[in-house]
Amino acid sequence: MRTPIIAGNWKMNMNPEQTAEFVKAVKNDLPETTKVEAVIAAPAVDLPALLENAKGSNLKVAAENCYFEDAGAFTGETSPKVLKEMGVDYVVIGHSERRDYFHETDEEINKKAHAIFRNGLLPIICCGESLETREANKAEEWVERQVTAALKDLSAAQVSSLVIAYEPIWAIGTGKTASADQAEEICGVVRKTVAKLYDETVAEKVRIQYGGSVKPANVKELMAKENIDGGLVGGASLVPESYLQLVNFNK
Ligand SMILES: O=C(CO)COP(=O)(O)O
Repeated sequence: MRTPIIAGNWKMNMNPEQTAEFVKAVKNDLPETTKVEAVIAAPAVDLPALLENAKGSNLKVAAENCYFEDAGAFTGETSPKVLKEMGVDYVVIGHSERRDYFHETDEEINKKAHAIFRNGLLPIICCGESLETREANKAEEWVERQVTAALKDLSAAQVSSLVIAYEPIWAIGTGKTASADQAEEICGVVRKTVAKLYDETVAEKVRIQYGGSVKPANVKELMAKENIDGGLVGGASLVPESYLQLVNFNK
C-alpha cells in the first residue's frame, strides 16, 4: 500500500515569521505519518524556521531545490549535504518554474536526483507538459521522456522510494485543474513508464502526485483515482485552514 503524500509547495511566498506562525497553526492537527504524509516545501531561507517549529510534529520538510554537488565554489547554490544535516526529508526538483525560468535541463535534474539520494534525502521529481504540447497530443510522450531522463541510472530501490509529481503547466496557478480523469491518465503513464524502465514491483511502490490548482474542493476526487497518491499544492497550501483540509482529505 502506498501512503498518500500531500506536499505544499510555497514557492517564493513566505518569510521566517510567517513560516513559524503557519507551523504553529497546523502542527497539532496533522495526520499520522503512516496514514498521510504531510509535507511543506519551503524556500531555503525559511527552512530553519520550518524545521525548528515542526520539531516533534507530524510535519515533514522539503526544500524547493538543491544543487548536485555537496560543497564547493558554487555561489548562491544550496547543498544537499547541508539540507540533510539540517533535518530536511525531501527535495523538490525539476519544477516547471525551474525548468522554464532557470533553464534547468533533464540532465541537471537527474544529477540532482543522484545527489539527493547520495545524501540520504528523497526527491520529489516534477514533470508535466505545456498547453501547446497537450494540444499537439504529445503529453504522454513528453512526460514519458521527462521521467525516463530524470530516473537515469537510479537503482530500483531508489526509484521505489521516491515521489514523482505530475504537474501540467497549463494547470499551475491558473485555477484550471486537470480533470480527475485527465490527471489519472497521465499519472498512469508515469507509472507505466516506471514499470517499463524497472518492473511492476517498483511501479507499484513509486508514489505519484498530481499538481495544478489542487484545493480542498477537488482533492478528494483526485485522491480517489488509482494512480494518484498525493498532491503537490501551490496556492492552497499557503493558508493553514486550507492546508489542513488538504492533508486531512480522508477524514
Ligand atoms: O506548481 C504547483 C505546485 O508545485 C501548483 O501550484 P497551484 O496549486 O498554485 O496551481
